[in-house]
Amino acid sequence: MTEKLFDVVIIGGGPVGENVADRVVQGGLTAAIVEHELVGGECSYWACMPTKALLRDAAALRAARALPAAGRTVSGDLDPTAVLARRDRFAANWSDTGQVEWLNHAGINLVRGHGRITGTRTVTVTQTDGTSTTVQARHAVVIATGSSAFLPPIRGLADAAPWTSREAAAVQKIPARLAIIGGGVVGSEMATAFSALGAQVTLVSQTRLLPGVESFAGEHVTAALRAAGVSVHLDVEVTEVRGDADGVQLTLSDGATVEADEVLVATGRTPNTKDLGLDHVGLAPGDWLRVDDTLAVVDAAGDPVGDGWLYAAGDVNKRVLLTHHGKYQGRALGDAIAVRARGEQPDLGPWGRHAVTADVRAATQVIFTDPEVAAVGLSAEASAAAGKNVRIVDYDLGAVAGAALHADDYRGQARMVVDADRNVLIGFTAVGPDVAELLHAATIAIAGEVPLHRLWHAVPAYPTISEIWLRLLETDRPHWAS
Ligand SMILES: Cc1cc2nc3c(=O)[nH]c(=O)nc-3n(C[C@H](O)[C@H](O)[C@H](O)COP(=O)(O)OP(=O)(O)OC[C@H]3O[C@@H](n4cnc5c(N)ncnc54)[C@H](O)[C@@H]3O)c2cc1C
Ligand SMILES: NC(=O)c1ccc[n+]([C@@H]2O[C@H](COP(=O)([O-])OP(=O)(O)OC[C@H]3O[C@@H](n4cnc5c(N)ncnc54)[C@H](O)[C@@H]3O)[C@@H](O)[C@H]2O)c1
Repeated sequence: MTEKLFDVVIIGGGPVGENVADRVVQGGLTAAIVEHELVGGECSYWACMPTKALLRDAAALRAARALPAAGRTVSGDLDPTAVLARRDRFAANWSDTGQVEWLNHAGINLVRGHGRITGTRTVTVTQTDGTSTTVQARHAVVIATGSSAFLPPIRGLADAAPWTSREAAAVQKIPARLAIIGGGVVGSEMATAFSALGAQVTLVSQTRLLPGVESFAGEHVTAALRAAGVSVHLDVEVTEVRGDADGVQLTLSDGATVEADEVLVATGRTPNTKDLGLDHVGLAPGDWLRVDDTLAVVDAAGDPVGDGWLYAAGDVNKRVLLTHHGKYQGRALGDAIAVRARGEQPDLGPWGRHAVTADVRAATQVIFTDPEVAAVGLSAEASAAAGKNVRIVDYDLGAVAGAALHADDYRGQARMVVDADRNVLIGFTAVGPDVAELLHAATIAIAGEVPLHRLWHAVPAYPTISEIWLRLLETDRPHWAS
């Protein structure tokens, strides 16, 4: 068995592991990434990039069709072959050559194989030929192994060869009929994409659509999916799935049945911790990893494992299951590990240089459905659950001149959630065509804790959709203008 020694060992070479490694190397340490599949992880090959490539052509087509003259110049349907070919490029044809070159360039070592913790600061990596390498860390081991699709225990489902998000993202032939179980982010985005690519889509959700964001956002997306011909069943469970050579049949709790060629399961994620050697550090295999504010892995009592040498970042710690937040954790953690290795203390106070405050106070997400949803910070529901004293300010996006100009019959809504005690923004959600780029203004206002009376001086250009800020602030002005 070969033995290797590095300052930091990272298990998992997804976007988060790459960022941790990059920052510790920039901090003057040596780092090794252990990866058993493709360097770049889920996001690059089966999640963010390929799914957004599946959605993008349809979004451009809708934008053109929302204008009378431009709409007349586009005719016919999307060519799925061309869409899939562009998707292939964005998935780098499922080759990690480019990402491995980046690791080399960044001075990061790669150890291919499956990593398991086998002792204090020790990871054993097993290669496909059965040989193994022991990789020892001087300072820290970081778990960045991500998550996989969760398959709910629905009768018959596992035997019906269901698709997960991986099969949907890497699809080679658009099925004539697609059934989707789950009305969260994956279910809603894939219903948008496959419907636009010509499939007859049926979506079954046990809740309202997009339960993680403001309810008005899910209502706009539900209406648009139905208008596009998607059959949307809300507040209904799938009780049984049967598969045979002709396709699949779903039985629903309201007695209805759904026939399809393929069934996509989009019911959340499960952590990649089953075969990670967690028993060597007294943790249960298969569980999400609990971390403290420094991203150190903690046990059931909340105490760091060992003397605090084990960290977890990205999906696997369940803080925010999004690439950009995992990468943010990776940057903060990588810098903190380098600072500690120099014998200094990291800056971990709220909004400190090594803290991940935005995970809790300013988590951002764009959902690339038709229409788009952009959200940051707390929703009205979440702020009520947290016992905050808030004001909820709503405005019809379609009534903003820039939006009306952007597309005929523009429909959308925006909401700001204001901390009524401090008169600062703590949440923002918008739904409507092309709202994604509105989000960063809200994110800056929340992270900067900009008082509303000062935000009022950020004058949005006329006639842009950003004038929603003028409208929201003017609506709320009686509460803070003296
Ligand atoms: C369909 C879909 C679409 C998405 N779209 C978006 C989006 O648009 N924007 C967004 O921000 N987020 C999106 N996400 C979420 C995003 O994909 C994840 O948040 C992100 O991939 C998490 O990164 P990670 O590095 O923590 O984990 P991963 O990307 O899962 O990477 C973990 C890596 O660890 C490796 N690994 C696991 N166990 C071991 C082991 N024992 N030994 C060695 N290697 C191991 C895996 O092979 C993998 O390469 C989407 C998710 C899905 C499912
Ligand atoms: N644009 C983006 O940022 C983007 C896109 C896709 C995925 N993601 C991330 O990937 C992760 C996974 O997405 P997801 O959509 O799988 O999870 P999710 O948590 O967004 O939604 C899962 C849905 O499945 C439902 N569900 C759970 N068990 C069920 C059952 N037995 N039967 C029917 N429905 C059931 C839940 O009620 C929920 O609505 C999310 O955290 C998401 O943020 C992000």
